[in-house]
Amino acid sequence: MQAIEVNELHKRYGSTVAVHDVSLSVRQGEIFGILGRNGAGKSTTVECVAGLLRPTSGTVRVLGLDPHRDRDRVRQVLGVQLQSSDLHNALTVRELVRLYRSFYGDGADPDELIDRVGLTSRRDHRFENLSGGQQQRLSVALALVGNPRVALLDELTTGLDPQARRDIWALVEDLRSDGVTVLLVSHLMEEIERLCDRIAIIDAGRIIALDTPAGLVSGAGLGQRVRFQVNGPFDQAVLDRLPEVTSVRVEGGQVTVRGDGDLLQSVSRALVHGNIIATETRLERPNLDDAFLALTGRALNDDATTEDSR
Ligand SMILES: Nc1ncnc2c1ncn2[C@@H]1O[C@H](COP(=O)(O)OP(=O)(O)OP(=O)(O)O)[C@@H](O)[C@H]1O
Repeated sequence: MQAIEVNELHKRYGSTVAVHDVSLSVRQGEIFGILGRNGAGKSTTVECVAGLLRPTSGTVRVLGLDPHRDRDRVRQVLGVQLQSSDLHNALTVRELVRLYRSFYGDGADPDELIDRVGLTSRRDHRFENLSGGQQQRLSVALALVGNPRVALLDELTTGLDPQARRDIWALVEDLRSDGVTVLLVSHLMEEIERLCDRIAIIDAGRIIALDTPAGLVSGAGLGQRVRFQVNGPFDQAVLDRLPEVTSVRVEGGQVTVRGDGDLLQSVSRALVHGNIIATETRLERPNLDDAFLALTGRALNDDATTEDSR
């Protein structure tokens, strides 16, 4: 049985179609990422999985259960951390964690969990007096307080400083060791790349690619790049004829060669052969940022254009 099964999910808000026929399945114990720009449909998808929104059409199953029909059973196995948590301002961190703990038959020790998310010194502070980052950590703790088998984490490190972000990532890695399935929504490439076993890239409400991080990069067919500097005239025909080379660009003294296979070795040999002195030679392999750009036509954080197109 899959941990999460989404089949032809479609969600419309009036005339806006937020999610178009999204299908994905998340294996048990996997950390699965949904990556996309603002407004791509990530939160809508997750809120349908959580049972907080009703799909316009399509089906969702969490450990074989329907989030609406089997609401009570789903609540016992699912932990949800959403982008904007509306919590009771006057309650302290400890009171909130204890309150949420009381919703579950089984669960974490509240003080241990507070410690794990780094809020021990803020234990007796009211929610309204926490910083944005501390509220964020608390929302992660509340998602995990019932020791869920499946956790949905939406933009879990937004607003955190780099150290706090790394601490939360370590917490997610602990979840993996405990066999918890995680569906992680993010628009932070580093977060997704570090944590996820597989990723769905969602763009304008559709999944446009779904694979492991390495599979997405190789599937984008970007090849490799060798760059170097030359002083003086340079005959690019020396490189154009190599079977590994697909293109050569010369701009001033900077040469960029694209290709595949043993590109670096082949280029280096040809340069030596042609008595060409190259300096600052480096091989650049494409990363997930390059793959995202190639697949969607825009960089991940290119949000201005996304806002305009809504
Ligand atoms: N309640 C709503 N009513 C109308 N439109 C909505 C509503 N919620 C979301 N949308 C629209 O649906 C689309 C998808 O929104 P969604 O929040 O799922 O995107 P997202 O990828 O999670 O974005 P972000 O990273 O900004 O949270 C957007 O165009 C958004 O404006």
